[in-house]
Amino acid sequence: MATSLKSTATGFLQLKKPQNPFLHHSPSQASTVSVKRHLLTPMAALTLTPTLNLSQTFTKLKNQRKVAFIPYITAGDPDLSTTAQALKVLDSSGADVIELGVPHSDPILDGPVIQASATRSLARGTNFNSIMSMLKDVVPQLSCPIVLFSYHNPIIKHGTENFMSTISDVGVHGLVVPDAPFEETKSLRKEAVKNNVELALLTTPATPIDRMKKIVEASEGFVYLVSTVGVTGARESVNEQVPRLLREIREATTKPVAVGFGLSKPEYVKQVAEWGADGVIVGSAIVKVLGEAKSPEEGLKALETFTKSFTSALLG
Ligand SMILES: O=P(O)(O)OC[C@@H](O)[C@@H](O)c1c[nH]c2ccccc12
Repeated sequence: MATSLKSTATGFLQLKKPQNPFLHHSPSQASTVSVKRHLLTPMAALTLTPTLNLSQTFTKLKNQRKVAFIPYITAGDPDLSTTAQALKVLDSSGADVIELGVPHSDPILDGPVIQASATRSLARGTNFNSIMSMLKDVVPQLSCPIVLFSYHNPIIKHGTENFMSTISDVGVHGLVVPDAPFEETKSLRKEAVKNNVELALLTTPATPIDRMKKIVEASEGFVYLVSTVGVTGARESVNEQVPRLLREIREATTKPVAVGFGLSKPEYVKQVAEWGADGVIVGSAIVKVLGEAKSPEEGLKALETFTKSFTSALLG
């Protein structure tokens, strides 16, 4: 991954060297050199990319005793320029990591809200390349890392190697591929490591314990605990098995755990945070607010208010 720059309080920029993917650095261990901002070319000064990857973000939040708020949106819904603005709105409204979905024509794990958002996006002609050029432009303007979400088939079609180096080049820090069975994640993991992309793996209430242990062992960045079986979308309550599932994962790993699926209300994320999750992921509820608004402008306004209702629930 390209060397990235970060502003410091002292007006210096920190140049962070690309990291050895086999070592888990904490942010304070990252090797940095300070450079005066005026010594940089105008181009370099413009590319202030977020420097913390997923693990580092979770470490930072843990030290601050905070739970990561991770909103999900579908790229290109209703169009890519709105997505670009939505990423900035989410970033400035308190998102700690943003999960950005690549729309797919056959989103088998998604409920009606995210299915409809993928349909809207594809109808506007969104494709992988257009998402990448939007990200290339926007990622340097964000302070939080992006975890890309994609079904497995488009990655295979693209070529795993090529896919991974492309997302890394535009500054994506992590990847979630929900329908890749654990056994098939081997080549994804290999290419992810090569390109400094953290591949977060998923475990569900239906995952047998032995398999869950292998999954958490191989997961990078965080472990995605799917709170309930079925497809994405709002639920009437949070599955009460979540505390037990969290306990079982904690016994197997010290990696951060983010819980997602069905967390459609601020009180649900608060509950999951109280149960001890390191992060909460909210998709359908956010996608609905943004995608079903009368206009993109109204959607972005509503997105800001809605996001803040979740981030303040996590603080309170
Ligand atoms: O939409 P929900 O129920 O809030 O769930 C999170 C989710 O949207 C996001 O992580 C996601 C979108 N599509 C998925 C498919 C599988 C697993 C996870 C996802």
